[in-house]
Amino acid sequence: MALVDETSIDEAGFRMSEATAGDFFALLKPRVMSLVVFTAFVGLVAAPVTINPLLAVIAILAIAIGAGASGALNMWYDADIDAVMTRTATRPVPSGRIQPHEALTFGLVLSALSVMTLGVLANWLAATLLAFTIFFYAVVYTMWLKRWTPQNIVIGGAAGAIPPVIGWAAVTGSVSVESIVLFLIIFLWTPPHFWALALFKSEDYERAGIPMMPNVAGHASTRRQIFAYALVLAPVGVLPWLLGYTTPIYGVAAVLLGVGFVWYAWKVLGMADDDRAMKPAKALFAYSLLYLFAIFAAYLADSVVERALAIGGA
Ligand code: HEM
Ligand SMILES: CC(C)=CCC/C(C)=C/CC/C(C)=C/COP(=O)(O)OP(=O)(O)O
Repeated sequence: MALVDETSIDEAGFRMSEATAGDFFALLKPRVMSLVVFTAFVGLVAAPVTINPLLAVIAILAIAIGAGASGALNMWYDADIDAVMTRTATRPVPSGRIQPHEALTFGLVLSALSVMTLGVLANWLAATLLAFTIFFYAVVYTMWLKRWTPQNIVIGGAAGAIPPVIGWAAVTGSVSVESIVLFLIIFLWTPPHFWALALFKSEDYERAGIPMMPNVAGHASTRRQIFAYALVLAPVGVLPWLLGYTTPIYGVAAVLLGVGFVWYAWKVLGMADDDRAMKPAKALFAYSLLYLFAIFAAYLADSVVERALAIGGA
């Protein structure tokens, strides 16, 4: 068998890579997906039902596999643009460690496995939502919106916002206003989260020819839009308390986190046009990750405490 770089040709003429397990793990975008799975977990635990622990573990595992599968499909399709961006050039497919057909097969098999597992062991509403989310990210966002419109992540962000709704549906078999409020928080959080990064990576996107907001509307307009989203996100983050879903403890945490978000976005708004270091944009990107983790952690803690008090008082 003749070796071609790090690959070999099998009988069917396909190039097979000599990728490591770590390369396949990287296809799942594990760091990003960890937060996706955490938000799904919070949706699942916050649902007002008695949860079978085994079902909960299986549901979270299925959502994690589905989320990872969508990451693999994204990396399969985006290999051409990932290859020309400094942030993504060393990913397994553009660097040649994994062949495109392997990434595609891996993504499709894991997608089917995750949806079937959730459908058979939890319910088909949750499974349909998971299938829709994978489709929305891998097809609607990746194959269509991303290369077409600067509103790509505003619309595509809906996919990243659905996981708490899936978690909730997995244990209740339904969608509720409460889970839709969690969806809204992530939906409004996504544009400032991503545009902060797109500001200091705009040369990458320029080179790849991707119409991200800073490249199309300019940095000043993107900074204003980031600030506008922050102003809407902060009060929406407090909504679960205002609607009576949580105790004031979550409410106070959400207010403080929201004020922080507006503060960091304000700093971005004030950035000079010739600011090359873009420290405020980098700080907002880092804070956005802390914000989403912390607000969902507060929601989780709140619902666990409320549940414990209800049991204690019963
Ligand atoms: C369309 C929506 C989104 C876009 C376009 C986007 C884009 C990005 C990009 C380009 C990065 C840098 C990744 C890298 O280091 O290579 C990133 C990082 C990250 N994103 Fe997002 N994101 C989106 C939604 C989300 C959602 C919904 C979550 C979780 C709920 C999330 C969580 C994260 C995390 C945890 C990181 C940091 C990863 C690390 O440590 O490197 N993102 N995002
Ligand atoms: C349950 C389930 C299926 C969840 C999927 C959640 C989801 C849609 C997450 C999106 C997160 C993300 C990394 C977007 C990156 O955009 P990009 O692909 O443009 O970023 P890149 O340049 O880093 O590839």
